Amino acid sequence: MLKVKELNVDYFGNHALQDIHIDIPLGHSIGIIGPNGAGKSTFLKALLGIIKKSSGTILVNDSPISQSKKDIAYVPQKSEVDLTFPITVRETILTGTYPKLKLFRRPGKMEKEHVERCMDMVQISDLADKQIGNLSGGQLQRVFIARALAQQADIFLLDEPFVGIDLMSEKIIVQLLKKLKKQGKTILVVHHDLHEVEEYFDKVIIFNKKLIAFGDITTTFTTENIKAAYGSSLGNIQIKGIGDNGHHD
Ligand SMILES: Nc1ncnc2c1ncn2[C@@H]1O[C@H](COP(=O)(O)OP(=O)(O)OP(=O)(O)O)[C@@H](O)[C@H]1O
Repeated sequence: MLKVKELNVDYFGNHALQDIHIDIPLGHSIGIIGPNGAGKSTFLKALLGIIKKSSGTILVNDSPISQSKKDIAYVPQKSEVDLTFPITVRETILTGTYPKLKLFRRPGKMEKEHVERCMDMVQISDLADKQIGNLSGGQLQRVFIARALAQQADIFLLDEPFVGIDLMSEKIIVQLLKKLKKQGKTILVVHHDLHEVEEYFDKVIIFNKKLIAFGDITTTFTTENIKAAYGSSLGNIQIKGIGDNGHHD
């Protein structure tokens, strides 16, 4: 279980997340949705411990999440990565193996072979020697996913992985996430396109600074909850598979 208790995050006195209390069972694929500025990225960063919480406790199987750092892989938004850094695809993915290396060890044959397998899983082996600045959006996202795979993590946190990528890359990533879930991994994905939520995830977290709802897609991804989070910013959008009564068609 991933337990988040009384989580508050403020940026210069402005609440980004308020009193979040949520118990997330492990082994699920979970979409995190909410309007712009709802605190979705902040939530992932709080889990990772890369931003300062105002208050709160985050536990993985009843131990502080800081003890599970090596087992948590993070795929940031593309805008947060310095693409001018001179590094190839293969080298980037190899850095995914670093958290689990013993002290003062360099990646060896085993890690290097694993990197080749990770590239193969997202079909980027032919790009291995390219600089990361020379890739398309979809190729780049597959590199980040391969880097996360290289870490052999149990929990995957992905921030908007489908933004600005081609259809083929999206399909490859979706299939891979489904496979990881079948292997018992926990996957949390910040996602902004409401139409794909039902297809991609089995649970959903709906935020708007506060937690609006969390649970199975069938009971939680309802018009009522979505309207509670998005308010008028939702406009007249129709959610596929969900009727006006807030229940699935
Ligand atoms: N480093 C920061 N400094 C100050 N304010 C920040 C910082 N990062 C985020 N915020 C603010 O905190 C709030 C939540 O931001 P966050 O990026 O977590 O939202 P989000 O739901 O991921 O939004 P989006 O869908 O637009 O990416 C927003 O009001 C944002 O402007």
